[in-house]
This record gives sequence, C-alpha cells and structure tokens, in this order.
Amino acid sequence: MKFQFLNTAVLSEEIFQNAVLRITTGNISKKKSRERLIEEHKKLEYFGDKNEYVIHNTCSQPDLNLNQQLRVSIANLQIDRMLPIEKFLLCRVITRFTKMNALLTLVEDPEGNVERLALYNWTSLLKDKENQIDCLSIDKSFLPIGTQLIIKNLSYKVAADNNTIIYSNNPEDVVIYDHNDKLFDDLKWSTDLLNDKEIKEKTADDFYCYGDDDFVSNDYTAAVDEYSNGIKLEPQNVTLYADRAEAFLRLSQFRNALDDVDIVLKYEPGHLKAAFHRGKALCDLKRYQESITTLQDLHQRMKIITDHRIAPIRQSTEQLLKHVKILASENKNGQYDYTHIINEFCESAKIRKGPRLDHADFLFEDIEIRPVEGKGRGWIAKCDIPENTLLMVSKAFSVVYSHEVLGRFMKSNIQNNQTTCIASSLCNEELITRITQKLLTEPYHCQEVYQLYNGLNLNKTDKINEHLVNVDLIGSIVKYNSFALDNKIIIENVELSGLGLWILPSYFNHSCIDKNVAQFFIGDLMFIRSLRPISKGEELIISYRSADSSEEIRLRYLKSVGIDCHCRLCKLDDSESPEVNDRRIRLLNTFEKLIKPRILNVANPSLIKRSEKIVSELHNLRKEQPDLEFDTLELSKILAFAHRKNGNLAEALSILKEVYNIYKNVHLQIVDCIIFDIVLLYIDLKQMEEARKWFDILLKKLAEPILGKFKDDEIKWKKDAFHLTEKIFPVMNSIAKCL
Ligand SMILES: C[S@@+](CC[C@H](N)C(=O)[O-])C[C@H]1O[C@@H](n2cnc3c(N)ncnc32)[C@H](O)[C@@H]1O
Repeated sequence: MKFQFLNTAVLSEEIFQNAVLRITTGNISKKKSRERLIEEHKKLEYFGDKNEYVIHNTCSQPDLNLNQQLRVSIANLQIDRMLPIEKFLLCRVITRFTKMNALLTLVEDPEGNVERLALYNWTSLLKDKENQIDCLSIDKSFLPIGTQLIIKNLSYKVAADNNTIIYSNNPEDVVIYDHNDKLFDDLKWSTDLLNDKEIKEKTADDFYCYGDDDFVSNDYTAAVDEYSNGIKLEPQNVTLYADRAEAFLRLSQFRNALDDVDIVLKYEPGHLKAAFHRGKALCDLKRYQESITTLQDLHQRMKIITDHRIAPIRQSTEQLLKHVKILASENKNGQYDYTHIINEFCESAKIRKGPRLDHADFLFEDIEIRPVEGKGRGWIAKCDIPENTLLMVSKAFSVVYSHEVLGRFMKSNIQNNQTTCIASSLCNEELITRITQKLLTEPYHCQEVYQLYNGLNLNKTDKINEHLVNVDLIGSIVKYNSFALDNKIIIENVELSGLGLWILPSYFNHSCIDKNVAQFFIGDLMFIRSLRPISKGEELIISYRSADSSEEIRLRYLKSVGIDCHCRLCKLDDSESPEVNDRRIRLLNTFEKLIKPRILNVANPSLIKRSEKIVSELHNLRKEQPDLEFDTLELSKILAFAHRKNGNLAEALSILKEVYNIYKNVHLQIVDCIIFDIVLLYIDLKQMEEARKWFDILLKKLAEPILGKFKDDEIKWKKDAFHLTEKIFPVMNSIAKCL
C-alpha cells in the first residue's frame, strides 16, 4: 500500500521544516562545538526557502541607552526563561542568514560562546516589488557576517530538533549596533584574540589521535573530521586515509571509503586492511564481482604470509568472501534462502533499531520500464511470464520503522486513527530526513532518486540539478513513491510497520482491482512476484490501496496522488447513481454503528437477522458484478462469527465458503482470514480431513507470494512454507498440532 500524505499544506510544511532542522543539526541533544555548529548551519543553505522575501526595514531603532552591567552572555541564558526586561544580549553574526519559517543564523558573544538565533516576524513574501522600496531582500548583504546585534526580550528554548536556540519574536527587540556608537569599544571579542598560531601548531599525529579517540567512542563523523584535518597537513599520510576509510564505512559512506582505500593502495599496494575494506566497500556498492576479485586476491596474498597477527583479517576476509558470493548469486539468479532470511529478520527485529537485512537486489531480466499512456512510465513484460515468478527483490533505499520514531511501547499500543496518523507523519518526516542525509553524504545517489515521479509538473527548462540536494523535491518524491511497510511477520506481538522508499518498485503503476503482481516485505526487503500468467507487452501493476478499503478512503487517496484510475472498480463506482451510493453508505453506517459493537458481544438472533438483511441488500446493489462488491466481506465474516458463537457451525461454514468462492482470486488479505476461520470451523466439526485440506490452502495462500510455487520437492517446500507462515500467523503452529 502506498503511503498517504495527510494532505494539509500546513502539516507538510511543518514536516518539511522539522526534517530540515534535524538533518542539519543531528538528533542528539548535546552542546556542540563552534566548528560543528557552523558546518551544520552551512548545510541549511541548501534548504532555505527560495521564495523572494523582504525584510521590513527596522530603521526606527530606539536610542541606545545600555548599561554594560546589564549585558548577559549566551552562557548565562536559561532554558525556557525570557530574558529580564532590562537585560540584553550583545552578539555578532557569524554565518549567513537562511530563511526558513524564521530567519536563522549563528551568533557568538564576546566570550566566544556560539548559539543558533531564530528571528521571527521579520519577513513577508515579496509580492509587489515596486511598493516595497523601504524593504531589504534577504541575500548575502542582509545582516552580513560580523554584524553586531543587541537583542532584548529574547527567549531561550530547546527546539524541535532537541538543540538549544535563541528566539526573538519582535523585530523591534533587535538593534543593529552601530560601531560609531563606541559604547562597547573597550570590549574584546575572544575569537578576535584567538591565536591562529595555536591551531597551526597541531600536527597530523595530533589529529590522528583525536580521530582515533572519536572512532573508539563511536563518533565516526567527528573521527572523519579529525582525520581530514590531518590529511590537510599531510596529504600523503596513508594511515590517515586508511583509518578515515574505516570511519566512512561505519557511516555507510561507501563511495568515500572506496576513494580513500584506493589512495592507500596506490601508495602501499600491500596494505592488507585497506584491501579488505576495498572488498567491503565494493560489496556495499553492489559491485559484487569486483568485490569477490579483490577479496580472492587478498586471500591468496595472505596464504603466503606466516605472521600470526594477520589471523583476524584472514578470518574476516574468508567470511566476507563467502557472504559476497551469496549476494552475487542472489543478484544474478534470484536465489534466496528464505528460511535463512526469515531467521535473520527475526533475530534483527529483536534489537531496538528495526531490521535492515543484508541481501542483494534482483531484477528479472524480461521486464523493463517504458512509457505507458496516461500514467507516465511503468513496468512492462518483455515476454510471457508464468504465475508466481519472482520479478524483483529490492532493498529499501531508506526505511523508517514506526517504533524507531514512536518507541516500541507506544507503537504496540497504537489503536486509534489519531495515533496512526501521528506515526505516519513522524515516519514521513524521518524518511525525508534520512533520505536527505543520505544524499548529502552520498550525492551520487541523487540521480536515481530524482528520476522518480515527483508530481511537480516542472517545465523542461526547470531542470533538476542532480548535484544539489533538494529537500522540497525529496518531500514530493516521498509523497508519491513511498510504500507503507507492512511486515506481515509478527515478532513478540509487535507488528513492524513503517515507511520507506524503494527505487525500482516505485515505477509500478496502480490498479484498485486488477493488479497482476504483488509485493511482500521481509524487513526492508521487498519481494515482488507475478500473481497470474502475464502476457508479453502487458503492464505489470500493483495495488497502492486495497480494493476492500472503503470507497471514500480509496478515492481520497487516489486523488491525493493525482491518479485518475480507470480500473473496473472505479468505472463501476462512477457509473452508479448517487441514490445507490447513498443507500450503500447508510447501510454500512447502520451496521458499523448500531450492529457491529453489539453483535460482537451478544450474537442475538434479531441482530443476526438485521445483518443478513443488510448483507443481502448490499449484494443486490451490485448484483450485476458480484465480484466487485467488497462491502459485505467484513460483514459476512462477522455474521459467520455470530452464527458460530450460537453453535450454528454449518451456517457459519456455508457463509464463509460462499465468500471464499467469490473472492478466491482477488488477493485480499481478509480472504486469508476467512480461510483460517474455515479451518477452525472444520476442526470444531471434527471433520479433520477437510480441516487439513483447508489448512493446506491457507499455507499456499500465505507462502506462495514469497516462496513461489513448489516445483519438485513438495515436502521441503511445505516445511519452508510452514516455517514462514508460523511467523506470519503464530497461531498456525497450535492449529497444526490439532490436525
Ligand atoms: C509511484 S509513481 C508510478 C510511476 C510513475 N508512473 C512514473 O512515471 O514514474 C505514482 C504515479 O504514477 C501515476 N500513476 C500510477 N498509477 C496510475 C494509474 N492507474 N492511472 C494514472 N496514473 C497513474 C500517478 O501520477 C502517480 O502519482
């Protein structure tokens, strides 16, 4: 199911801005060094709002009558306290202003403390240039670096990104200090006094040690900074490159790591660790054959070395080589060991961070992306494709699990729509953040991401700069292409839901009812298989929204992503009169509000009768196309439940089997639940032969989308299928014991 944006402009703007703040400042609340703050602020310039704004000129500055005794420094500011009215902060601008929802910059005080400053209510959108002669535009000349400011009535807060920030809401509280005033002439700014010599006295070795300290304390970003400082001083220091490569690997910056190890190997071809890291970087860049060659070569070289100290690297090389060979085979032949992957998933799901599985992508060679009339691009079959063929396995470009943003405890308690909305908007914000972060550190991914549909209707002349990270664009791409991650495998009673971006699966178009391929998730891996035989030239289509979700929700969603769907279901919906539609809505409301809450508790015969009448009338409203009538699916299931509760097992069975026969080819999740109920009913009726038959149907329904059809070894297939399904439906195990 594709993700649905919550669809309010304000919310999406907030999501966007929060995402940006978090990208630029990291998520950790700790006092940062001056250098780190400056570096983070520089990144903000990527994201600044590009509209033209004007600043209302604050010419009418009050007379300065400031007593030096009333000056406070940044270190004296107290969180969540307004500055007392008579006090003021003297500071100077040290970075360029960026326009977000406020004007943002960094300031320092004379003592050398640095903090972020947000100025609110300074701007308005530039609509009429000619009538705005009194105003300044925000550009490089706006309050340039070095401008001294006196700020009164400020407040000091912890912002959405968990880091501190100085806020000023009223432009009149900010005075641009004129140097001619001579008021603070005696004041010495500590950064002016900072002795450049002191910095220059540091050696590459010093930076190497600082880098190692950071590395050991798992602060790989800081380690990269320190090694880079060392490299500036000694551009041929192989050790610094080798260690920086390792830090890059830990940060998943594989291209940077590869660049560094290549430099090391150029100067020192026998550097074993660098060769090992080269194999690792190539593997992570999905260049499996090159990785295998590098590691095999390293392995050969190590055979003739007798020094026992290389034992750990020899062992790691052997392990990595074995792993890369598995990935290469997955990638080439689409051969995945599902049992192993599911076990890996279950293991990694236990750690706090959601599972990210280390497996290769696969693409069936006889499908391709081509233009599709009225839909942009889509996947097309280049040859006839049999049912249940594995077409694609795709690892998420980026994924966010709900519990990573909500906390596992809250996640397992999500029950109502409101908390689900909070989860989805937080996941959305976090996904934009993570993708942006990834593109900032690995800009070579921009091209594949920016080629995805963005809904922005850009002119040909508005060419997207593929070298610039554009968070607006990323937000739109996430809106149209992200998939809700519904891992059907349940671990410790927690369903792992979330949101992610998968590159190649993003080219599948949608149909509400006639999908011919379906996706299945294990962790962040998406598996896609054909649901039926597909002919050469046919488009491969998934369903962004399940056909049995309410018509209103389905249509609202399709509209939000600009899809004018012409599937059989949408055509039928369109052709029905408003009266028929109203009648259906009324019947469903009656059931939902008046019958369902009661019948689930007490299956009284009059409620059963009323439900039967509603089901029958709903059937009638679509009697010409019974296979497109989805409204009674849940109702029938509840009705069968009520009959079963009353001991009328035969009636319950008859209702469920009728539903199954109508919908068995439609691929809806609720159909699996119906089969499950049928198995239970046969067990209740002690008809074990039938129960086993239906259990096998369920096993196939659940396992085939991922394992494919069994080919030759039915016993092995069934064993794997059972292993898989007992993870999806833990109760399968206890049922199997009854059979
Ligand atoms: C995830 S993208 C699918 C790939 C897209 N067609 C492309 O060219 O990249 C989703 C967008 O494709 C288009 N699309 C998907 N299914 C469609 C359909 N059934 N009818 C019309 N447009 C569709 C819509 O513009 C939708 O927002």
